Amino acid sequence: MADSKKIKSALISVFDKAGLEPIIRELAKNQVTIYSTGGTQAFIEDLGVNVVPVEDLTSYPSILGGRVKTLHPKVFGGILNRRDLADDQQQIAEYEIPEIDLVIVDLYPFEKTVASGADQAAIIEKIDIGGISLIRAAAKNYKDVVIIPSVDQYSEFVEILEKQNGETTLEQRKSFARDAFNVSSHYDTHIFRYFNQGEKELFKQSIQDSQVLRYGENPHQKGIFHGDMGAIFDKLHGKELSYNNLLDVDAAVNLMEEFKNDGPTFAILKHNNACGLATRSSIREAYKDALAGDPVSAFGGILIANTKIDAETAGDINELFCEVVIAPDFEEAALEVLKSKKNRIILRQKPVELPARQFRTILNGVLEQDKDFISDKKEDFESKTSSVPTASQMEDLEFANKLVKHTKSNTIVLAKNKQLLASGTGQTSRVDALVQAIHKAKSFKFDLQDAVMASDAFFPFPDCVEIAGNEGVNAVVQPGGSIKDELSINYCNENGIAMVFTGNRHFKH
Ligand SMILES: NC(=O)c1ncn([C@@H]2O[C@H](COP(=O)(O)O)[C@@H](O)[C@H]2O)c1NC=O
Repeated sequence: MADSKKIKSALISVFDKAGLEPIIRELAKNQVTIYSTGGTQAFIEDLGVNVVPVEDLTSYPSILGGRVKTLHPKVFGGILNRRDLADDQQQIAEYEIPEIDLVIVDLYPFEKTVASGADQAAIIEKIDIGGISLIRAAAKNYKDVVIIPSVDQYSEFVEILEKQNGETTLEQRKSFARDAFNVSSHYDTHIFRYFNQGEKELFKQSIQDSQVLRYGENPHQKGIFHGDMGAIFDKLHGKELSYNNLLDVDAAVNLMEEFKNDGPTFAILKHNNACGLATRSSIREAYKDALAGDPVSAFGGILIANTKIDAETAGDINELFCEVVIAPDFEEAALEVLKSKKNRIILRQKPVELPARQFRTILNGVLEQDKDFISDKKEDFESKTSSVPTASQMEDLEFANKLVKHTKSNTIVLAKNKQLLASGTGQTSRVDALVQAIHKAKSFKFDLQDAVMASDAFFPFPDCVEIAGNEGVNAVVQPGGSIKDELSINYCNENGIAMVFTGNRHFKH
């Protein structure tokens, strides 16, 4: 190949020595001169392969506890000289700088050290200086030099060495250089984030895992998920998650987080909103009553439970066509039943915390905010009417208010006996949301007498309490805060409806 180059010399300096042996063996087979740093040198010597200590090149020992070992013109001159530039060649001859054709580096594990909870001094020592400089230098000079910037490139590189007798093409060297700048930019992003601790409002994220999806929201849109699903779920069965599945899974997991300390709770979601939700004494009952909320919308839905799914519940679920089933665990027999549908996606959710910040693109930038962490408790509800909710109404108000927070605005949730009767979702007016909810509840033959109503934001006028009161709703939870709150309160007082304020608006757009 015209642009192939034979590797004649290499500098190897790796923190983690695992996986290095096959490369060393290939390089030895090709009579490559190997330069190396302390620990790596010892590892190579133990393999019985000749290695030149980098100190022989630099005529300096490793100093300052290893902070300076490869940072030397003889090393960087050997990497950065342009093989086709006469001036560079004249200078490296003058200063007796040997050429270095290959650099293999594995950086100090900065991210892992931070995650381990190590103290600041230990973390600072894990900021690699020499290694990152070697990576940048070799990647910059990819026309002449091969850079292997992490263990992730080892197997590809060994294959090239074997197949191409120790030669690499320009295209291969450029591809490794791209990987190198990915490694170095990811590394520096994490160092920045450690130093910044959110003080400077800069958007700097680096996510290494990504998954190309079948398509985006629609088949003509390309879709990619940047993240690591494996950190949150064990995927036990089923087809690839789609873009829309992922949005629903996100909505489902965040909704169920709200019920993690409650009794057995089951939710069914469609288009990011719950169409069924119930808390019962068993997960099977919870599933049945969640499904009863809207058995029509449940078709093709995303199902989530807050407790282990047993075989009987799985048998019931199996009668429904659903895309995804999520639970903290499944009985073996339940899995067997659920796996009977080839495409059904089964996710076992791991007990890990989700990130505290949310991002979304808008216009030519990114919006960032804290997650809505406020989970209103019934003990904190402020009663605003002469009639106060009964104990069971309080339970229902808390239940409905948890759901309202996870439903698209404007929304109204109607609930009774810890079961979602119906909601109005994503409406441009609150009255529309209520009318939609009433219509839906009635269409599934729910009796709204003694139901409760939750609203994600205040009522600007008393119209909602009037309409709901006429249907039999007799307890209401809302944030409050309208200049016309009194009108809604007065209506409730005149009609024996209990109303409580949370003080917290829960818009979700
Ligand atoms: N300071 C330097 O000149 C330097 N040169 C290479 N390193 C790092 O030293 C590590 C390898 O050290 P050893 O071969 O001694 O185990 C690698 O992670 C490499 O990225 C250095 N250490 C940190 O900056």
